[in-house]
Amino acid sequence: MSTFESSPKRRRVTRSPSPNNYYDLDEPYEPYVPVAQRRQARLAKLSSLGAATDKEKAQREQQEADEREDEEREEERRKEKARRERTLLMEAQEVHTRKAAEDAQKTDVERAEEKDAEILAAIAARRKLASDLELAKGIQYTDPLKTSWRPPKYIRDRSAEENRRIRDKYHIIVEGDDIAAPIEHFTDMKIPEPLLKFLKSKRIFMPTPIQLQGLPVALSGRDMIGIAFTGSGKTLAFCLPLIMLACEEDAKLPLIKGEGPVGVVLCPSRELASQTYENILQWTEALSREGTYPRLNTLLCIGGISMSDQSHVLNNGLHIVVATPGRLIDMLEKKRFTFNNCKYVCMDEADRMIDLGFEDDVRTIMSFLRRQRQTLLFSATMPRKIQDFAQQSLTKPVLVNVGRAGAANLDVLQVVEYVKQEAKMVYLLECLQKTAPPVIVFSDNKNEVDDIQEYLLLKGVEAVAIHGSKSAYAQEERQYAIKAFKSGAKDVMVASGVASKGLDFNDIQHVIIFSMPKEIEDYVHQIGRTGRSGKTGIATTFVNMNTPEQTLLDLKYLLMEAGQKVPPFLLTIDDPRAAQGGSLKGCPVCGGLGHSISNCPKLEDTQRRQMASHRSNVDTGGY
Ligand SMILES: Nc1ncnc2c1ncn2[C@@H]1O[C@H](COP(=O)(O)OP(=O)(O)OP(=O)(O)O)[C@@H](O)[C@H]1O
Repeated sequence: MSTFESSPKRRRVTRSPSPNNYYDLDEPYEPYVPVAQRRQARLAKLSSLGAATDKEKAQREQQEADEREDEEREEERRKEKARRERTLLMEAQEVHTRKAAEDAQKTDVERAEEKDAEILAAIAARRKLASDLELAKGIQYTDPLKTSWRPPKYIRDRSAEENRRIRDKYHIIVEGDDIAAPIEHFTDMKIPEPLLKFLKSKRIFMPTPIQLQGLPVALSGRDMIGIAFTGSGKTLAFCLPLIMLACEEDAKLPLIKGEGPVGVVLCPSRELASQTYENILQWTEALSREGTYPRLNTLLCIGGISMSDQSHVLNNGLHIVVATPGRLIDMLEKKRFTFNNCKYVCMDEADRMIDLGFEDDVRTIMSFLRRQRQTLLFSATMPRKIQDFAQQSLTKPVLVNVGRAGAANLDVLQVVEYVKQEAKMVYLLECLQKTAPPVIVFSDNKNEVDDIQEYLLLKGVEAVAIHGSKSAYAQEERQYAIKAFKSGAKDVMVASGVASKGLDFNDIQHVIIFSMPKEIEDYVHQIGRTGRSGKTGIATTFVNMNTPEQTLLDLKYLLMEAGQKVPPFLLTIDDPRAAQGGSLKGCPVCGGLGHSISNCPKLEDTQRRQMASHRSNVDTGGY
């Protein structure tokens, strides 16, 4: 039997204790309470219960009232939100309708200008060129570097008006504050005597316009953007100040192994770097020849050559480095030398360096710099957009501009001929008869370069070819071709534009542009291989149905600007912007005069390259 069965019986006993059962000792004792007392207690309990119920009721009512109020407030909020949303929607609709109405009223020109402004704004948002450390720490140099160089007193005493007259005489345009006075004679520039003698031996007697203004600016330590036409002596304008700076540093405290360089010259191609290196070697050798000035060490740092061949340079103090970006980064990463004391950074063909292709490399190179430096950017072509971008990255820069940036050299006679595609090769032979050698033939297509050379060789013409192929074999071939052509052993050099930019060959008589480059800047550089250092030359360009109309328009305006004969078929090409009554100012991206920024072939090219590099980065997991 379970205990559950017995318990009710026991509880019953407890609840109604019977007088007969009070002997049950299991039950707790419960004292007797008289009935009157019990009634009173019940009454008291009942009255207290009543009071509690009233309180609860009041509380409940209060709670209900609160809830009602909350609901009302929430409802009000919902209504207000709906009202606001309706207003915003209406406003947006109104704006949209207004804009559509305005757009409908806008002319094509206004719409095109707006589009151009949007593209320019996007370009202007580029991060400035500075080292990562400087960008991260927000370091900004406000004052130019100080140098000990001073012009003679009579030049320092010249009035601003006199300086302006000299600049006008040489068509020099300057922008910036406290610009050094132009100096018309090398002897007044405090150039070391052995260098002056050497310049004379090279028949360099008087500074060219870019030199007479650029050299004083650079020697006084200022950041600079130097723009002057092809063949106008820019190389000397940026190399001489570096040589003089290195010389001064070494005289103060000679550099020993592991120290230096004092400065670097960056070039966009190996050939151009080699040429600049050769120039610097000649000048530094001339400088130390008489024993009065120190021997300066220069390193050529380009792809495709063995660096161990120059170990003797690295085993001494290093003064100057001439480099292409890729190999330079490689050497800096391997710590073969550092930029801890680099004070002078110059970029030749600077628009190419900080624009297409090299921008990231230049940023990487900048990140190795540890101190304030003097930065110089030089080119024959420097579209406004690149000038603006460059200005932001320099410290109180001075702009020295001889002629319009991107204008053709006036010493080149430009002839443009309509030649059908299939007739080009035969006509080329005819064209070669126009002048005596040496002649350069340009084509932007690598295969075409080879085809032309082969054809010329078949016809008995002594021709060599260079193009931008990166293999070591191609590099050797290029060096051989350049040497053979420079020495006069070969009469004709067939070249792709990339491989020949900035190259200074002696007395080129004639440049033949077999296929017109899409970008007018390339054309300006290509025809600029002739008509150098004051001599005259001819450039013949073949165009036909395959030449884009916009390129032809750029060409037409360039010929007009240079006062050259414009062939009738070019004259018939109308500028769509003129028909719409739009502005005819040059494209700020490439400097072309025949199109606006939204039709710029260079911009298209940049975007295509960026997309391709993005794709290849993604494909190779390069991010
Ligand atoms: N003051 C001068 N007088 C005469 N010739 C000079 C002078 N300065 C430089 N030259 C010569 O002019 C030629 C062209 O110079 P350089 O190669 O520096 O031109 P550039 O302006 O850099 O041309 P590009 O834009 O095509 O690179 C060189 O052979 C150089 O020796």
